[in-house]
Amino acid sequence: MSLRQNFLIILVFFGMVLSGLIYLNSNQTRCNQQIIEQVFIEPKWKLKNFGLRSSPGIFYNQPSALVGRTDVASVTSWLAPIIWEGTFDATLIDIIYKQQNLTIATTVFALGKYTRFLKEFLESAEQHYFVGFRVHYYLFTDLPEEVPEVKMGENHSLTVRKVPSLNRWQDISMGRMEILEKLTENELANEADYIFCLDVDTKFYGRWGVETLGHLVGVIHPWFFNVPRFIFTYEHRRESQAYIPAGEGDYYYTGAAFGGSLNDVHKLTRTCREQMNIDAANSIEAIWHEESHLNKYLFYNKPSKLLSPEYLWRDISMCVGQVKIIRFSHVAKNNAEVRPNL
Ligand SMILES: CC(=O)N[C@H]1[C@@H](OP(=O)(O)OP(=O)(O)OC[C@H]2O[C@@H](n3ccc(=O)[nH]c3=O)[C@H](O)[C@@H]2O)O[C@H](CO)[C@H](O)[C@@H]1O
Ligand SMILES: [Mn+2]
Repeated sequence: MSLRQNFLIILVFFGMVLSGLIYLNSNQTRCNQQIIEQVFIEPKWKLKNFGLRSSPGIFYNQPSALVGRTDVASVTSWLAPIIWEGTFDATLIDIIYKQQNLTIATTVFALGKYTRFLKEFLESAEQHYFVGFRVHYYLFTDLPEEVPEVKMGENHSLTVRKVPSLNRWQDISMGRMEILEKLTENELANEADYIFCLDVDTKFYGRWGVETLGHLVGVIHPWFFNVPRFIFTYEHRRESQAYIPAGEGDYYYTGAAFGGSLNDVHKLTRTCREQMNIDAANSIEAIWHEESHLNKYLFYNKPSKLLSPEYLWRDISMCVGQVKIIRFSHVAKNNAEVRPNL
């Protein structure tokens, strides 16, 4: 082998070693970058997980593995609890959740003549809704001057936000999704742990407390808890994004009350808003507006907790055997008189 050949072989060898080192080094840099990214990404939503801690010296009835409600289902087929009177111990559950120092944001919209419902809604909420826990109501209205003075209980506060008036009640009802999407993404992300979004033409008559908290919470509609699913008023036109095929579906959920963690409610409201925008671009409006989109969402994203119709009844004057206590109910209203359009 000539000197020149030897030199070439040595050169090729060094070349290989050098490119190997460069490859390793670039790979290491990539790994480092990944690790750095992981370390610096901040969780966007408040995530508390204290478990369900109890305290010594609390006395309550023995929980039973055998005895419970037999006239209603208290768990879904995907193992989410369905909350009825008799399925929880209010004293125990309050003690457990007291330790978590929670804030529950609650939104309510009152535009146009619906401001007349505010007084009873807020006054009754102050008697029954998360009493003893931190609650921050966000009230959206086009008429802030008509918001009544209601004395807030300890750790309860109210923020009023002005929103533009709209001519169609359907747009007011559907428009809530976009406002909630923004609220849950921006300012509330680090302020509250859970959120509930409630209709205003309602009144509280009984306890609504921490038994309702969960990642994604749907309320079974008071007209449809005891009927086969072909009766559910889902959107059945394929052209709408809210479409659910005939013969499918779990429960029919009300649009008048839903909630969960900030993260989950943000995803829900964002999806419903996006789907409603697509429908609008295709000149179609789902049969029950955002309620149809909510039902589609909760069909494919199963709620982690369901509230029985005790948590949204039709009208206090009607009764049904399984509903042992009416906690929250729609009030009777004359739609033609209160809505801006038919
Ligand atoms: C029992 C139930 O499931 N109720 C739902 C149902 O009828 P509802 O008859 O309960 O609808 P609604 O008239 O109460 O409107 C929904 C909400 O929009 C707000 N609003 C509406 C009109 C107005 O002029 N000003 C105003 O502030 C207000 O917060 C009201 O509670 O269908 C609606 C959409 O189709 C919503 O899904 C409701 O939650
Ligand atoms: Mn309503």
